[in-house]
Amino acid sequence: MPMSDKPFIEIDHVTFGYNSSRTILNDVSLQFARGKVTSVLGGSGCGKTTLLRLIGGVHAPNSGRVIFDGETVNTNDKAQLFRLRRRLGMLFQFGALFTDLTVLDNVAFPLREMTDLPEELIRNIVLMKLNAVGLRGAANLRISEVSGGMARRVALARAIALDPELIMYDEPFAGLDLVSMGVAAKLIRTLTDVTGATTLLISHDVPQCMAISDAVVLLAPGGRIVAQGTPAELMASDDPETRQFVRGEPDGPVKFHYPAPPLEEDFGARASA
Ligand SMILES: Nc1ncnc2c1ncn2[C@@H]1O[C@H](COP(=O)(O)OP(=O)(O)OP(=O)(O)O)[C@@H](O)[C@H]1O
Repeated sequence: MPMSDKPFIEIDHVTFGYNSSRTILNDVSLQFARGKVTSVLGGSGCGKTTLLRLIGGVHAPNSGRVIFDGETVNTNDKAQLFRLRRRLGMLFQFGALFTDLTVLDNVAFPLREMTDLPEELIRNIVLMKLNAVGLRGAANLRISEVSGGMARRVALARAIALDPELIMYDEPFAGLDLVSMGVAAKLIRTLTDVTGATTLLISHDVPQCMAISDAVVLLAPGGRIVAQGTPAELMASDDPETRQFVRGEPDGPVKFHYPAPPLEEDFGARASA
């Protein structure tokens, strides 16, 4: 198949646990298409962030392979990791910005760290990135002076500072109000379309992900893949587990209540009362 049809990221029969007593991902195989937005949805603790760490080469799988644009990621090969990470932009949960620095200095940070570009050029690149997220006018504000939604957009500008081919977003909508959430979602879509970057999104926010993704993967504990497909395919699914997830139905195969003893036992009421 031509190079452009090959997935940008391939997770090939990956099994991983942080320690030998518990497997987090069990024989997971996934593909992330080049230039597309793919969302990975799933409840807390099912291994979404772990998946991003494996792609970034933070941890090595116990078995299986992570393939980054045709190259198998080898966490022992520092030169390869440096090269691959240079092609990767990451937006962490809650931004992880330097609150005492200005918006401009935050976005300039990866450019100053990773390149030898002259300061004047860095400034121009930063202003272009800030323009893309609508914040050129806020360049000289400190992070402590901007709103949560603006801070998230600064983090976005920083994630795209080095023109990454792969952008990974960890919970980009967490803690945002609905309007800021919509703005962030639309931006992620636009940035993907404009830059052609492969975009990977992990989130709990089903509606936002459905609205902007080309493909969606539903993960369950153990990294079990419940369903994958286009948002329309998932919305139309008649599989009960998928329906419960994408429609946010409170009860279905995944129960609302964590298993508990009967109410009367916990509250001391007798069945005859
Ligand atoms: N560094 C670590 N060492 C040991 N266990 C970890 C580590 N990081 C995560 N875990 C465990 O691995 C499991 C999966 O965590 P992970 O963060 O990948 O889940 P997640 O799907 O991203 O969850 P959330 O949506 O809550 O962020 C969890 O049970 C977590 O406690």
